[in-house]
Amino acid sequence: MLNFAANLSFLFPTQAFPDRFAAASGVGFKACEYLFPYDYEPDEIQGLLEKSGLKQALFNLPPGDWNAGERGLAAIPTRVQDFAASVETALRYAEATGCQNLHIMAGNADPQSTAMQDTFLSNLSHAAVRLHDAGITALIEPINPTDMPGYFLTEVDQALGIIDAVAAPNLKLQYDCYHRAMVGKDVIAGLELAGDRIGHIQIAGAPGRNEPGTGTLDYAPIFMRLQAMGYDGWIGCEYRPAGKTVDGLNWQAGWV
Ligand SMILES: O=C(O)C(=O)[C@@H](O)CO
Ligand SMILES: [Mg+2]
Repeated sequence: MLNFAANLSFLFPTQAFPDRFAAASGVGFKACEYLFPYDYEPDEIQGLLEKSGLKQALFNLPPGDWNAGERGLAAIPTRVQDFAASVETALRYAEATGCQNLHIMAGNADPQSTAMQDTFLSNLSHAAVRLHDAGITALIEPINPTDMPGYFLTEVDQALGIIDAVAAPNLKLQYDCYHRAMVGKDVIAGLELAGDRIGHIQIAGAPGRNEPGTGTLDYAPIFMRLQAMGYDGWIGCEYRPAGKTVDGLNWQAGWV
């Protein structure tokens, strides 16, 4: 059995964000994730979770000024104080919602720059220590450069090197199968390489980022491999429904 979480930033796009919680639970999801909760107070989000019966699987730290193009702060040398503040903000929301996974976005930065690498390592160490006492896992995610040009972290090997260098027990990989496929790498080989350093998984069809199984990426062997690995964490459904969200959920048959 696999545990799928509805990504409410992507699914049910025609509904207002607060209504998406009930919509997801109404079609059988037990948990949700989304990019950012920060337009709402922590207790409002907690109320939506309680009312819908969903668990909170994951969300991201505040990313800086998203509309101005920022995509996280963790590798940006001039934003160290802002990064530390973003950890505290996310912690407040995570504690209110019982969320045990937080995605830390690196930002748009040159992966060859020593200053940016050092900043990323020291910010991740700081965040991991700060989140550890609350029982929260910090996650980093390679994102493909077609969807997010200029983003610091693009490859699974690069992320694993960083996780090993920081060596914090609660720093793990957010393995997004879609991004792995979009950089032309084998998804199952990446799962095997990362092994128990994986803390969270996300899925979408590739290359269109629609329902799993659309496009060229076959999810049956990926799901079988996850079952064989004994992966029992959340799998975030981070895809853009091709039509109505409910009409496209049949890919789950046999896996839940
Ligand atoms: O885009 C993705 O993939 C994510 O998981 C987001 O959290 C980052 O934009
Ligand atoms: Mg993702």
